Amino acid sequence: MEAQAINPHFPTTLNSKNRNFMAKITCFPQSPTWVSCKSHNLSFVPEFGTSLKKDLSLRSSCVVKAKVGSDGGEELGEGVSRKNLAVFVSGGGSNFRSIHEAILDGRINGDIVVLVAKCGGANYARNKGIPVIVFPKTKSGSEGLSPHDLVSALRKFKVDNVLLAGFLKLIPAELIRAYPKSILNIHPSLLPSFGGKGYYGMKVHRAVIASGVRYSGPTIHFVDEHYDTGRILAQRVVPVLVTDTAEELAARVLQEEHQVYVEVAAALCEERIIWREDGVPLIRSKDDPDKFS
Ligand SMILES: Nc1nc2c(c(=O)[nH]1)N[C@@H](CN(C=O)c1ccc(C(=O)N[C@@H](CCC(=O)O)C(=O)O)cc1)CN2
Ligand SMILES: NCC(=O)N[C@@H]1O[C@H](COP(=O)([O-])[O-])[C@@H](O)[C@H]1O
Repeated sequence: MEAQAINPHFPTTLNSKNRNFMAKITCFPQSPTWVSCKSHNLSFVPEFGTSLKKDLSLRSSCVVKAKVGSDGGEELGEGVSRKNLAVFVSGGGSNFRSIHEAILDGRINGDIVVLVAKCGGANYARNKGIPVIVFPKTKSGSEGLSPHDLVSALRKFKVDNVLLAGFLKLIPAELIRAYPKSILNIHPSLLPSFGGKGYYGMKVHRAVIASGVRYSGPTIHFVDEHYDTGRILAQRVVPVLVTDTAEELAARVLQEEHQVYVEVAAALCEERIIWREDGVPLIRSKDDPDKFS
């Protein structure tokens, strides 16, 4: 049975941001069905919004998600705005590039509005027209922003979330206060093991191999004032082979990093991250709103 549309609200104009619209309908079928709308060249996937309260009761109404036109517009939840992201890098920036590529092909509902780099490099960003700012100040002091100026700059770019991707300096408390529960970092080991000051890059993988552990993998966590002690949001596991060099392990972990950071960035930009009552952050499944990981 097709869902019945009630008081659908179609925006009269679709601007570059508002490539989606929401129409509240009362879905009769208990399982989502496809609803099409030829007049607006739309295809619907009615979903039941769920509350996260104990009883996980379904709201009486459901929200129709629609992809408008053929420009690959994102499917958004009710009232989810497109997110402005700042990415912080120090090194090669492969995680930055994989996130940007996922944005370009429509898998992340956000935009990288500024790249923050430890040094001026960042040629990829410049080639893609992404503004680059240097933080922290360089030793000579000739380049780079102070923490206060960095926060001001991120506000000017209307940044919603910060993603650290191989950034090797301590994020100042000033920035953490300005962006509570909004800064993520990716670390190349299964935290809390092999994390903290001194644990970065190949040093991490060398320590992992020397320890004899049989598994490693990336961790994505929220950033607090200390290195690698923030709330863990996501992890992926890879085997540590007895013959592994640090470089071979690093390459295996990095491959997983590129996938998991894109998945987490997508969840972040679709507002599918929720906080359990004990303070543990969870990611709500895109396909089943009653499933979390
Ligand atoms: N406030 C926070 N800042 C940062 C965090 C964090 O969790 N909280 N994560 C790091 C990234 N990181 C691990 O994931 C990390 C990076 C660097 C170091 C480290 O020991 N750095 C050296 C300096 C290295 C250099 O300048 O080349 C040091 O501080 O002595 C540890 C962990 C990003 N920032
Ligand atoms: N403790 C921080 C740390 O070691 N981060 C690690 O630096 C590499 C950066 O790669 P990339 O610049 O190619 O994304 C990644 O492996 C990341 O996990």
